[in-house]
Amino acid sequence: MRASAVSPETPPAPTGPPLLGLRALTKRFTDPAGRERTVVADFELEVAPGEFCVLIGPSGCGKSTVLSMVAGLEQPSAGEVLVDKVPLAGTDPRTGFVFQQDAVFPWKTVLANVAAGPRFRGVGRREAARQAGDWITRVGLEGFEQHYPHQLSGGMRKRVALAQTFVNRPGLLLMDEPFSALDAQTRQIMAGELLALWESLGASVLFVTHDLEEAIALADRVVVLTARPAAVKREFVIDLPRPRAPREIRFLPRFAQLHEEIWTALSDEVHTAYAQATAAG
Ligand SMILES: Nc1ncnc2c1ncn2[C@@H]1O[C@H](COP(=O)(O)OP(=O)(O)OP(=O)(O)O)[C@@H](O)[C@H]1O
Repeated sequence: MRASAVSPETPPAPTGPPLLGLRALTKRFTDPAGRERTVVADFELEVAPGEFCVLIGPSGCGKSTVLSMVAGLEQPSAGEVLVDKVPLAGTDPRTGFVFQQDAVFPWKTVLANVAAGPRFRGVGRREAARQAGDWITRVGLEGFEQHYPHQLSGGMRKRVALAQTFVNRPGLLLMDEPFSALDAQTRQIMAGELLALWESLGASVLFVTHDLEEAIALADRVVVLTARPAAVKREFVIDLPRPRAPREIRFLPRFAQLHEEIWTALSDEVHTAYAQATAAG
């Protein structure tokens, strides 16, 4: 029989959600006055395969900068990002993103928007449309395939963004305040829908927010960051049962307890960040 084309040295194709490691991750920027400012300092974090990890920190502390480095969109000044123990170089095809701003193409229909990822990866038109149709149904947008983004509500556009990301079956999902532009009720509904999708698909998640209730409702672990420069201050394991309904879980006594514990750690940093902003202004 013919020997396999894969040599023993060839690493096996990655399967399942990856282990994410951030090692002494540091980012410095030069401000308009030419001064160098450290925005992220010696950031250390490990996200287990399939874990839902939420970063919370005060406004302007450097959360988005951490996520941009994990996405491979921003180069670290020092330290490294490891995906399954391999240093990240550029963007990783296993990574999916959902950001605050809608990333939908306004000139494409819902179907074409969701099919864009598979098409880009070389999937044939018919198969891409089938996969897209499947995810459009899963996010509750059946019947809206031929609509354009401007014909949808903010929550519906967010569902398109989720379908657009999940259709690529990302092993690592990076989310930067994805629901912050939505009203409070839609936000809770979307959080529940995100959890259901994640629970059915499995992915390692790094989710950034400054909303503590959202953080606790979603996470396996909440990581509190310091005011700028961002570093890990404390971590809290969220031992609430799954599957979770974010709208209902808030009424559990354990939720209130966790909220108080985490807020105690977070509030000092919020005050420091406020003082920084006032001094800068
Ligand atoms: N490309 C850049 N050049 C210079 N400074 C930058 C750049 N990107 C971010 N910064 C600065 O880094 C700091 C952290 O920004 P970042 O967006 O990471 O914070 P954040 O915690 O995500 O904020 P928010 O919660 O308000 O979204 C800010 O002071 C910002 O002005």
